[in-house]
Parts: sequence; structure tokens; C-alpha cells
Amino acid sequence: MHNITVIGTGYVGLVSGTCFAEMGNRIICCDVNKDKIAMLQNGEIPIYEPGLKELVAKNVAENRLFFTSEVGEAIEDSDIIYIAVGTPMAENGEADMRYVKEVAKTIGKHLNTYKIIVNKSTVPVGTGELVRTIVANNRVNERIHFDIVSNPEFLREGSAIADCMNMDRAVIGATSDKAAKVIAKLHEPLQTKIFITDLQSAEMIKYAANAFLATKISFINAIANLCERVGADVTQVSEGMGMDSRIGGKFLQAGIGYGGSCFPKDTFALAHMADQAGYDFTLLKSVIATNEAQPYVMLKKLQDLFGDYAGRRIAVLGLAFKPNTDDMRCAPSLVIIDELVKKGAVVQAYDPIAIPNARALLPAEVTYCDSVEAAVTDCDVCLILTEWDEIAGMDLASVRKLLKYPFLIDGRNCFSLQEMYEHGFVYHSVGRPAVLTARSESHPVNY
Ligand SMILES: NC(=O)c1ccc[n+]([C@@H]2O[C@H](COP(=O)([O-])OP(=O)(O)OC[C@H]3O[C@@H](n4cnc5c(N)ncnc54)[C@H](O)[C@@H]3O)[C@@H](O)[C@H]2O)c1
Ligand SMILES: O=c1ccn([C@@H]2O[C@H](COP(=O)(O)OP(=O)(O)O[C@H]3O[C@H](CO)[C@@H](O)[C@H](O)[C@H]3O)[C@@H](O)[C@H]2O)c(=O)[nH]1
Repeated sequence: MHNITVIGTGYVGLVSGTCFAEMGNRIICCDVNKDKIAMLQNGEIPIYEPGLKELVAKNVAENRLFFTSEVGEAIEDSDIIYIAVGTPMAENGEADMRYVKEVAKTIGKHLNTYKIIVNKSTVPVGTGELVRTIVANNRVNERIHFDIVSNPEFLREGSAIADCMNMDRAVIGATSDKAAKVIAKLHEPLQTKIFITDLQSAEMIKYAANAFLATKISFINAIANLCERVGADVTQVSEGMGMDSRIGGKFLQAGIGYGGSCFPKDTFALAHMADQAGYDFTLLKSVIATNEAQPYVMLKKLQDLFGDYAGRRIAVLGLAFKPNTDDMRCAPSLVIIDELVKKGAVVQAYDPIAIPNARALLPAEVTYCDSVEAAVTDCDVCLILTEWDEIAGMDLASVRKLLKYPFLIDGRNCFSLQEMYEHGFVYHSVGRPAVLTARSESHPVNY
């Protein structure tokens, strides 16, 4: 059993802190955001993550999980300090390190006993050493020692608890063998692979992993764009490619581009890190450019259907950057809906969970609906932006009846071409042949 303080109660701090508690440790989760802490102390969870509310409640009830906004006291109370604050994208693309630096200062000021300071935030190579310097410069008593460890987080939103409790590996970067062993032992209950390395390599592993996954997505999106031009089906191509164990089938789903709080900012941060180091990372820059263009591929299909779509009523199903989350950070829906509204379309949007977060980010003209059916009613066309189960499983016959025209543009390849043909849709998806029903074979037509 360890006494651990986790600083920052965003996705990562809250989920990993709760999972450490579930593994039998005493965890204090702290944050400078007093409203967040008040919510957590009341049993409310500030984010939507399946299973998290129940797991937090269980560990609070069993006296292993505590919440406080007294960050200094929380630091003094523990022997392991996890940093899990945000590292958002700064205007020039680099990682904004202000929160990490601020936390390092606070840790220094409250360093009352030997502590292992572990960085879980995604940070540029060299941050471990930067934190070491800031802590050392701010400590009151120079005889109190500390160690720095990098232990990056690989959870995904929407499946965060399962990802934490069944992680593929724990990456531990350290200069001290003793500290590395303590953090390795902490992961023992998970029976996972432990990869111990140096600080700098651990920091790089996190960026390299995210950039590689982003590369797979941009690659398959580029292949999808080509499939559309030459008459191949990208879902077949992914399946056939993925059967090669050297390639693997995961992260080869073509769509409208990757979004979320990590891939966009981390690919930019890595490209910036490369620039700073004098290396022009053109491969990664192309990954980013391909991703930024991908939402416009969908908009082009809409334009091909209607020409000018000013005044068209458009149903948008799914707003979150992926299913099972209410996170709207860098969601492709932001780009697509902005463009629709700019061009004068009337947008009726539905998402099972993300509407409250979406309201703050989308144009005021958007109408929010409380069901798929309400969103598609009387619309000229329906766009699918997030493959929620509810959306991928919607009743196609009733959607077809409620729409004014049988047009569906699917950014997530939710339906088979055969079923769309049978339901009488004109169906455009990603990297697959268009479905033109018997009634619309003269398409494109003026509706
Ligand atoms: N979100 C994910 O799925 C995910 C997964 C893996 C890694 N990461 C990385 O983990 C880090 C955290 O991500 P997140 O999404 O949880 O961030 P977040 O922005 O949602 O949360 C960060 C929290 O830190 C708090 N904070 C900021 N300064 C503080 C301070 N001085 N003292 C105490 N608390 C402070 C903020 O109030 C906020 O609640 C980032 O580096 C991110 O790249 C995120
Ligand atoms: O084949 C795929 C897989 C994903 N996506 C998109 O990619 C984005 C990111 O998806 P995902 O990776 O599942 O979600 P995140 O929660 O952003 O998780 C990523 O970012 C986290 C933060 O760094 C890491 O911890 C995780 O390992 C990494 O998967 C989403 O917009 C998805 O729609 C695709 O378009 N095609």
C-alpha cells in the first residue's frame, strides 16, 4: 500500500487515481479547480466516462480515495506524487508547460520528506529534468531528496478504466533504480509488462506512440480517398492489410479524421519538438495535413449532392470526437458544423451525451434535438459524424421516412452498402462506392 497524491483531476488524474485506489493504495486526488473538487466531494463526476462514477463511489466508501483543493497539504501527506495536469497546445503548436511548471514549484515548496515525483502528463523530452530543477530550486530544505520518474498514460477516453486496469504495458523512465522499482511494484497487481528505461526515452515513447497511431489513421484515410477514385472498398483493404501481423488491424478505420484531446495536440507538439531540434519531420507534418483535410472530404460530398447548400436542412448525428465520451476537444464535428453554418445550412444536431459541451463550442444557430428521429425530421440530408451504438443501430426504415430526401453521408462507415441499397438510400460513406438507389440512378440530381 502506498500513499499517493495525484495532482490534477482531469481525465487522467481522476481515472488513474481511482484505479490506483482500486489496486489497494491510499490516494489523494487534488486540483486547484475548487468547483471540480466540490463536485467530486459530492459524489458527482465532472466528466462522462463509463463506469467511473461507480468506481469512484466504491473507493471513496472504502476510505482509499480522497479529494481536496489543498494541493500543498496533499503533497506533504504522500510519498509518491503523480503530476497529471494538462499540457494543452500553445498557439505555435508546442506543448504549453505552464501547469507542469506551476505544479513543480508547488511540490518544491511542500517537499517535507523524500518523495518520488512521477510525471503522467504527456510532456516534451527534457521535462523530467526541468521538473527536477524547479523542485530543487523551490525546496526549503536542501537536505530533503527526491527522485523524478516518467510514467506516461496510454488510456483512451470512453474505455479509460478498462485501459488502466488491463494496460498493455507500464513505461517507467527514471534515473534512479530505487525509484523505478517502487513505481514498477505499484503496477504489480495489474500483472502487466513493465518497461523500465531512461527518463528521456519514456517521455518520447508517449509522443511516438500517439504519432504512430495518428499516422495509421491518416494513412488509411488517404487510402480511402484513393479507393473512392479507383473503385475499391477501404473496409476490405483495412481488413486484408490488418491480417498481416506486422501491420495489425487496429486503428485502420477510415473516417473524418482523428480528433480528441490528444492526437491533434501531441502530433503538433512532436513536430514542434523536431523543429526545435533541427529535424524537419515531414512525415508527421503530412499526417497532420491529411487529418486537417479529411473533414472537407465529407463536405465535398455534400456539395456534390446539392451544389450550394445554403438553406438546406441538415441532420448531424454525433458530435463527440468518438463514441462513449462527452469530450468535444478537437472533434471533427466542430470544423464540419462551422462550415455548414457559414455556408447558410440549417443544422439539427443530436448526440447522446455531448450536447452540453457542444453548445459552448458550436455556432449559436445550431438546433439541438433530443433524439435521432427529431434530428432527421424534414431534413434534406443526414450526416453521421460519431459512430455511437445508438446511431450505428438506428432504425433505417424510420429515418428514411422522416428525412425529406433519402440522402445519408456517413463519416464513420456505420452501415453495409447492401442494407442502404435495400432501404432506398443514396448513401455516401468513406472510401467505399456510393450507393445510388433505383430511384436516383440519374444522380447527381436537383432535389
Ligand atoms: N485525456 C486523455 O485521454 C489522456 C490520456 C493520456 C494522457 N493524457 C495526458 O495527460 C495530461 C492530463 O490530461 P487531461 O485530459 O486529464 O487534462 P485536463 O485538462 O482535463 O485536466 C487537468 C487538470 O489539472 C488541473 N490543474 C491545472 N493546474 C493545476 C495545479 N497547479 N495544481 C493542481 N491542479 C491543476 C486542472 O484544473 C484540471 O482539472 C495531459 O498531458 C494529456 O496530454 C491525456
Ligand atoms: O481507426 C481509427 C481509430 C481512431 N480514430 C479516431 O482517432 C481519434 C482518437 O481515438 P482514440 O485513440 O480511440 O481515443 P483517445 O481517447 O484520444 O486516445 C488516444 O490518445 C490518448 C491520449 O494521449 C492515448 O492515451 C491513447 O492511447 C490514444 O489512443 C478519434 O477521433 C477516433 O474517431 C479513427 O478515425 N480511426
